[in-house]
Amino acid sequence: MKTTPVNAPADLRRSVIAVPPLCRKADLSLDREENAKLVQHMYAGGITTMLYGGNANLYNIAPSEYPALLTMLREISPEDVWMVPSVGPMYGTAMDQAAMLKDHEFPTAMLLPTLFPSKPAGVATAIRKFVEKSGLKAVLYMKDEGYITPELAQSLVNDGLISWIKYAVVKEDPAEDAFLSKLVSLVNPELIVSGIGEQPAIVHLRDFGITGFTAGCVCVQPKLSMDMMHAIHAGDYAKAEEIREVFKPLEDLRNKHSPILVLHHAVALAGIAQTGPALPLMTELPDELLPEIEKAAKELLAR
Ligand SMILES: N[C@@H](CC=O)C(=O)O
Repeated sequence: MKTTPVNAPADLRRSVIAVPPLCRKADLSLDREENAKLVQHMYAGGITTMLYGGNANLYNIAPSEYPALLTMLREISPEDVWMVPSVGPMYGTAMDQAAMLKDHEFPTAMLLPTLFPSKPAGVATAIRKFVEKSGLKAVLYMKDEGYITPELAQSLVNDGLISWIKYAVVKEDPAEDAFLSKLVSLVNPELIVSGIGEQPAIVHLRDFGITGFTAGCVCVQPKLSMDMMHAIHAGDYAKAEEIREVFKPLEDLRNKHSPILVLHHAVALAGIAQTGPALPLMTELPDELLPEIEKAAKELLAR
């Protein structure tokens, strides 16, 4: 596992940042074997950065289970893979996890976002205290405009507390995004990645000059997502656009039913790894939705 400090933008450009689900056994304990299978599937497709966050449902992980998660990620990681765990979203959870991260060698960790109960200035304070306690720079996850302001993000970056920013504010038209325009005017775009999967990635990277992208569907079809990233970086937007279309059917189902849960089922139904039951407060999707997810996942995997 990569243990060296984050070197942006090179580290953010070398791989699509995969955001995988987390496999659990029937008793909800961590399934090391199935998680290792999923990691190997992504790695075989060229992925070398894996961010365990929302799709892994780390919002709901017990702090008592967190050290076992960190150990497992370390142990199942290929030598050259960069594993990024998440903390929070609540302040107290993040502070307890900050102490646990000190026993490991992860170069950075992401604070999961929540709008309730939080205020932008409080989020900035939480990041400062997390960095102070863990000794790690943080990944700032900007998922909603109300979570933290571009000005506060700038102050955190200027104070050397942020390794990179995951920008994931959903807009009907990603090209019309005054909030992102403001952010890139205040913060070096080399530190910012698009955080909403393949669909807005071309626009975010081409029109706003940001650096890389995170994705969930990449866990099913890593090679094509990597091809898309390389096409964008090479300025071959026609090729990138063609590939983006291939991801759309599964992404549309995610948007329709639940991004986290459709991906959770898709990885299992495509036969990549058994993701097992969903950890509460999530729950599995109804059986009647599974055939269309299976079809879309298998078709994407077969591309
Ligand atoms: N939310 C996006 C990227 C991950 O954060 C996805 O799941 O595709």
